[in-house]
Amino acid sequence: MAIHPNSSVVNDHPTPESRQTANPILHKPFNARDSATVRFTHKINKKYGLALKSYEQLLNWSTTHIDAFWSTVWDETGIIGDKGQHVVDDVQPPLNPQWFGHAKVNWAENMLWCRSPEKTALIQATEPTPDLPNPPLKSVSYAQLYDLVSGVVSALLSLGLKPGDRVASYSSNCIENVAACLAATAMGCIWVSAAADFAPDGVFERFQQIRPAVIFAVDAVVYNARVHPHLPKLSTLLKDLSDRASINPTVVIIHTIPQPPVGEWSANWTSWEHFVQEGRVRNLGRTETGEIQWSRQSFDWPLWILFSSGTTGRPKPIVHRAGGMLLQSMKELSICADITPDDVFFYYTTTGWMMWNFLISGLAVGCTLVLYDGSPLKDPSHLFRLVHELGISIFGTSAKYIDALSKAYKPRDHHDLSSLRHMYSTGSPLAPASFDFVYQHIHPQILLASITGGTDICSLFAGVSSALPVYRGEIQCRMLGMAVDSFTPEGTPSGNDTAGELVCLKPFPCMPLGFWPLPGYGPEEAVTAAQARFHESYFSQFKGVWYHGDHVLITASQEGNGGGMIMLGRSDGVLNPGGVRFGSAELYDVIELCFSRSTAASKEETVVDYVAVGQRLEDGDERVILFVKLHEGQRLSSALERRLKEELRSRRSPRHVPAKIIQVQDVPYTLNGKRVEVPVKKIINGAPVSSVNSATLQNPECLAEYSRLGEELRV
Ligand SMILES: CC(=O)CC(=O)O
Repeated sequence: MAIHPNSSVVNDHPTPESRQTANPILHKPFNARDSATVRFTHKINKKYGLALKSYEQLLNWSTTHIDAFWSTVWDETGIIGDKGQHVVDDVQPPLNPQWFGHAKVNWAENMLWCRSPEKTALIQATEPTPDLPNPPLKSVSYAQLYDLVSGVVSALLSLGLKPGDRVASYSSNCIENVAACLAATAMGCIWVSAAADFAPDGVFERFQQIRPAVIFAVDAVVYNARVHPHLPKLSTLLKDLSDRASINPTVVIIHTIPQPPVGEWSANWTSWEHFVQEGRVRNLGRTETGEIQWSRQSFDWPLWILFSSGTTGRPKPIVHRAGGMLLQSMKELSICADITPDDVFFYYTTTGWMMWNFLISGLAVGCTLVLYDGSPLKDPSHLFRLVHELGISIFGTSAKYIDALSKAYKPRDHHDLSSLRHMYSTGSPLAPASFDFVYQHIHPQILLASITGGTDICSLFAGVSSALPVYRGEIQCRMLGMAVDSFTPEGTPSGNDTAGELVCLKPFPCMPLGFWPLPGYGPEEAVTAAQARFHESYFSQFKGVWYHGDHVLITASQEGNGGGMIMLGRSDGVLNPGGVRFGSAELYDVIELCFSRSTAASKEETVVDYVAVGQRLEDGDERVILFVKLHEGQRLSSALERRLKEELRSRRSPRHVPAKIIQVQDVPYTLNGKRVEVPVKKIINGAPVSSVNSATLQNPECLAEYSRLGEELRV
């Protein structure tokens, strides 16, 4: 299999002149002058007596006048709440300033401003199965969603929940899950979600850290045309939470299939219907006029916790602020992407990926959202039938999906896709050939935006603008208000058309509050450790700027876009196959549990040491290679390889199964005993052994073997 050029070769990227041929324009805005961005620019010009003319000028102004910019975003997008006078103090990262220090706001209130019984808020679609070849669509209007949320708020209040308590979900992408999130956040609780396809061990690692008071879970999920019971996984999780962490949450079960499996139901669980009904009867959390009693809190109030797994330790519990999420999504969706209440917005995502949060923030625009549970590709025509049937205008997905689709199906030959306006892709870099496929075989005129940001900011650093053209293979622009640049390893700007590290030079309102536990939510040592880990993750690489861990190239400005962006992969040891990001630690834990010297069944089944890295592929995706060291004289048998894969699949997920498992003589370590992944990754992707600083390693001689294996893997 051919390999994507490694990052040292990427410096040979086309010059701005040659890029005119290499990266032609594939889409131009129909009426840029009427775009939300241009209307916003006029407002800024008028308010501040400026004459900004291009996106580039607006971007520069927005990142040098962050207080004026974000204050105007609040006003122009009609945020509901009290804004107050303060916006942000003039400090640099790593100081994480307070934003809108006098504001009072509630995220869910802003999601449910539309109360219309005529306007559809959510449509839930499911993958067909042989038993249900035409699964019925479920939908709720904004009025019905409001009513549902109000019932859940009352039920949660009757359990005694209060602001700051955690409410978790281990669910599929359904209407009830959105309502539960809105209800929890309406009353100031903190939302935490794990996708139903996560194995219980992984969910335990997450929920153990945040100690939820309530868990919403589905009874089954549909994937690959099959119904998979979910209650056994839930039972394992609950047992672990109770036995190992003394956590005994209230459990609410959402029925997703007509006949729930018998025999697994615990008497302690409540059904969703009963829970909501009880809530309605109690009628708590309503004002005298029948309004939901929104818990308006500070702008920096914790909204939800997202997990990102790194190379070491447990998954990082990233806490996002309510006001920051709100303001950022309003800017992204209403101003930059120009999504309006007339749009029908779909994103293919599980509930454990930040794109779910991105999608449901679309409620604040008042448009219709489409939720989907199932495989997107088992029947590749299914999602495009939905596009036609539901009039989907904004279609979000991953680069991996577009690549796989291009090998299987040509949607335009079979469907009327005239409703489509935008298509978004994320998770991994969108290969130039995928741009061609979308324009040739999906729609010739849509805005195709490759977007990037991630769990750490639960939003975008670079992505979409309806006012700008799309260049083949490039992200359109850096997002307004985000002072994104690329740095050399020495911490200086790398300049245009040269690869570097993605950094953000100025504070932004969706910068996370920190890692859990926040001060006041846990013992002092745990809070201090979380703060140190947060600092280490984002601010230790370069002084005074946010380091994101993505290797990127910012192109020279064209047509006033201020420079597009090309993603070159992760800079650290985080694995990202098919756009699903996880830490190598998630693989290592399973190896330790089942194959270590103390846990393996026999010497033949023992993995003495290991290291997992991502290898870049030609299409911009990456595959995971797991290197294992065995006892002297042992050979990696197919039986051991199969067992490793089985354990990783069942204890983690199918996505955690490495593409290759290869035996090595040794695994490199730093002088202070840390297993090193980044040098192995570099070498596997083609960098010479001499590019690694061998003085920092205990056993640099072992790298030669990785170099040889890398050559073989790249053939
Ligand atoms: C927007 C993103 O960057 C999504 C992701 O890849 O996690």
